[in-house]
Amino acid sequence: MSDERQAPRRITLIANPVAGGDALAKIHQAREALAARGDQVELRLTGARGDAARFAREAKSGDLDLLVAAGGDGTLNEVINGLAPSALPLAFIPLGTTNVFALEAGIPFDIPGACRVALDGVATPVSLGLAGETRFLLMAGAGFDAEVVRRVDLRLKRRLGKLAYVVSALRVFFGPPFPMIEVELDDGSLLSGHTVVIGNGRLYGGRFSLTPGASLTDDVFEVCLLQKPGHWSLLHALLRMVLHLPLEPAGARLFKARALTVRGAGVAVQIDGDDHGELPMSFRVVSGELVLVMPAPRSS
Ligand SMILES: Nc1ncnc2c1ncn2[C@@H]1O[C@H](COP(=O)(O)OP(=O)(O)OP(=O)(O)O)[C@@H](O)[C@H]1O
Repeated sequence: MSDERQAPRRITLIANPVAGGDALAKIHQAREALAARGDQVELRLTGARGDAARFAREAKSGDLDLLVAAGGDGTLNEVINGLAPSALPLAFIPLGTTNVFALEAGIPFDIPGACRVALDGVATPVSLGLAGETRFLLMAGAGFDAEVVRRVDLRLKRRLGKLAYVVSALRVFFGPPFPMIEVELDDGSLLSGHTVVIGNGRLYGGRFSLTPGASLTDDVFEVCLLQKPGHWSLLHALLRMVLHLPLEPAGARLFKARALTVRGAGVAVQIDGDDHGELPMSFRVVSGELVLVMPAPRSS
């Protein structure tokens, strides 16, 4: 946001000191960078799951000009769930393991760069997804990908970062076959498959994209449903994803939807890369509930 006023802005920085392994030094660097122009910065460090959402709820009822979340996509998701619906602009400093939102939005991975975007970026209304009653920004998934998230060893994640997901993916891949799930669209039509990714944003698991037609600024999901059962089809789809090729030849169906219900007993659900229980669950897009600070478009 461009700062045309003389008065110092009131900023709260909610930060996860264990994001990406150890982020404390970077958090203090961010606090200094955010305060460098004389703005008032209050730092709130999370101590456990749930703190970020609580701090965001408290910040919302205060008299702030800007809220900044620093951590991984999990911390961002918590802050959004504490904050929305709100018109208070939310900026983000990526310190996590994968940082899909920062990749999607083009937020720099260095602290000075991310803080510049937080202070000078463009306040942009975005849409959110609802998974049951919980909001998500990037994506929700059920089936193979959510089972990988559910089974990831968190201690291994602290040590190995993204590689912990590869270890989990191999375990799930060589485990029992995945049950089929049923997707009901809002016109009542039914589709079946074994894994579904509901994209509010374009990117997935890094720079990969299962929902290339999704955008954070429109009010519709793009949905990728892997329909063809069997390990070879799944391997085919994963290879095409890694090679940035369209997934339809591997038995995927892509479509747009504003609301859908997914059923499948015991099948895992993830939102924004974190475990979120099991099916059945309803998903829908909501708009007008969140304003994110994005990098200013480059003038050509
Ligand atoms: N002090 C803390 N100790 C342990 N866990 C925490 C702490 N603060 C936050 N958490 C929880 O850790 C989880 C993951 O954090 P976060 O998303 O910031 O980083 P990450 O897991 O390294 O990155 P990513 O989400 O990109 O995988 C969040 O769900 C959050 O609730």
